[in-house]
Amino acid sequence: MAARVLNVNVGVLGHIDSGKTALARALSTTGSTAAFDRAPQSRARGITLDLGFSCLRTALPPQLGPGPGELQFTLVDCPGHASLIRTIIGGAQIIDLMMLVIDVTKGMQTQSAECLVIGQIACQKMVVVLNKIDLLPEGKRQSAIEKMTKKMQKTLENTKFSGCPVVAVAAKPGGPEAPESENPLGVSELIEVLKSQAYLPSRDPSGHFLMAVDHCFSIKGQGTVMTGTILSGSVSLGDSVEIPALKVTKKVKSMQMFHTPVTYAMQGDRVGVCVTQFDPKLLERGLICTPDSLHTIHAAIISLKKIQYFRGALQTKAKFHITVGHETVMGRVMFFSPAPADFNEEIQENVFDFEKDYLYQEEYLSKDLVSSEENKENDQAGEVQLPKQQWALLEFEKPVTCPKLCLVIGSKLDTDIHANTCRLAFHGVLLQGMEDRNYTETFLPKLKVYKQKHKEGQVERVMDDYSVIGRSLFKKETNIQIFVGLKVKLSTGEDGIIDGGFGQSGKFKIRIPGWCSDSYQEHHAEI
Ligand SMILES: Nc1nc2c(ncn2[C@@H]2O[C@H](COP(=O)(O)OP(=O)(O)OP(=O)(O)O)[C@@H](O)[C@H]2O)c(=O)[nH]1
Ligand SMILES: [Mg+2]
Repeated sequence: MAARVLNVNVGVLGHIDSGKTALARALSTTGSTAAFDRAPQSRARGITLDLGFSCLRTALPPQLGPGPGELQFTLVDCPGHASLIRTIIGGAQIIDLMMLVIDVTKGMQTQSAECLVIGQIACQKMVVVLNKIDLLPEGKRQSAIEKMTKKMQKTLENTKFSGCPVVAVAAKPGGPEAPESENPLGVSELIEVLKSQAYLPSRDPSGHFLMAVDHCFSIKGQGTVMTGTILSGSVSLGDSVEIPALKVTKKVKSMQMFHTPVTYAMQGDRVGVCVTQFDPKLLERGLICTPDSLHTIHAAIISLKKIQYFRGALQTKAKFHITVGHETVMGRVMFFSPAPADFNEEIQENVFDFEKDYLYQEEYLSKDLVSSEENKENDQAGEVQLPKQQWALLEFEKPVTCPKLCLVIGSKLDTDIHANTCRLAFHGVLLQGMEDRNYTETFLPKLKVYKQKHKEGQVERVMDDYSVIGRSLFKKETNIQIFVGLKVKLSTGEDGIIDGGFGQSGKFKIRIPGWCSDSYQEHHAEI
């Protein structure tokens, strides 16, 4: 029986120049065509511009079940440059475990923080790698490493990566001038730590085939090869796959995994799929899938959470860069929350209930909004509470093709990249896409989002022990029936309910359960 190869995708993320590519090269036994900054533009600019893939094979560690078998780490070397964050987000969605590479002489830098945020959103486990330890003077090296290790653990203590391993290495001692023969430091320890962190990712071959293509090239006489990572489902020789960006469907002629021919591949695998010839320049990167399994949408409803490091406000009607699946487009947002009565409702994962009423919000409700001045007294009175779940309507400037229930990240990427601030604003899950370009007529009427209006009227007189008559809240021609059941608050603190109209001049009846009219004085009712 061929030895089992378990593939674990390891992301290499970090600030620009922290040594990600040098580390990927020092760890790898095989590099793919796009690895190690081989692309001419990368060479010219001396930075990584696109995802680089390479792999390292090692013996299966005991926690991953009985042998025989091998563990394959597919290293996904991400760019570090601030302007390439869309590529970093795309890379982070295909990894099971991430290495956050830190230049030990600099510590956390702006993009280190953004990579940490992306990691918290997109993957389960992390190893911090303190690189360039050769730049620390020998005598102080150990104490400097311990100091930076403590600093990193402090940074991570309130994140899901709290307590994760921190490993000190020098991926390329002596830097660019050093000879290739110079041995890296700490790499074998790092491999042992990666093996200890490796876990059986939940691979599920069922469902639609979906693959994130990161590289595309032609082979004369064979066809066009698309290399990438399978995000869901599986693919076999002879299957038809759709390339939505080109609106074509092609047959799979052959497949390879790291230069080894295969007939089948499934979620989590990195694979090269060869189909009949098409111009590879038409598809630098993108998605391929089971025919008709993706949708192209003009708007969407998402559930979302604000990213705590984002300093700006999340204002309704504001524009954000919206990364949906693997595409980033501009979009306008409208935030809304549960109606007050549902504020405490449990979170419903991955579903949106169109039967419910929702409350329009000028701004995403967050702690910093609550602690702003005008809410201070309410907050102290413990009156202000935040709902467990909030949503947003996203309206895209151009349609996006994406899977259902995919990850969504909202960012302010036009923020000055030299400002030391997190540009990632919110993240969430796409719950409902709108494929019809006329969604405003055909779809939005189903969405019951109401603006809370505040109006004041007068209590005119008592009717009996449980009801009073109100006035100056409605015009005489208003159909008061539509307000029956709404609550009113008397200035004396009682809660009343509108019971219906009274006479023809816009007056109305308020029922006050459990009220006794002798406390009645001249008051007013606020709705
Ligand atoms: N002294 C020293 N220099 C290193 C080490 N690792 C990388 N470098 C140097 O740091 C510079 C950046 O290395 P890269 O591996 O390209 O860094 P990167 O994080 O991939 O950079 P981007 O992909 O552009 O974000 C190069 O000049 C490397 O030679 C190290 O361990 N020690
Ligand atoms: Mg690089």
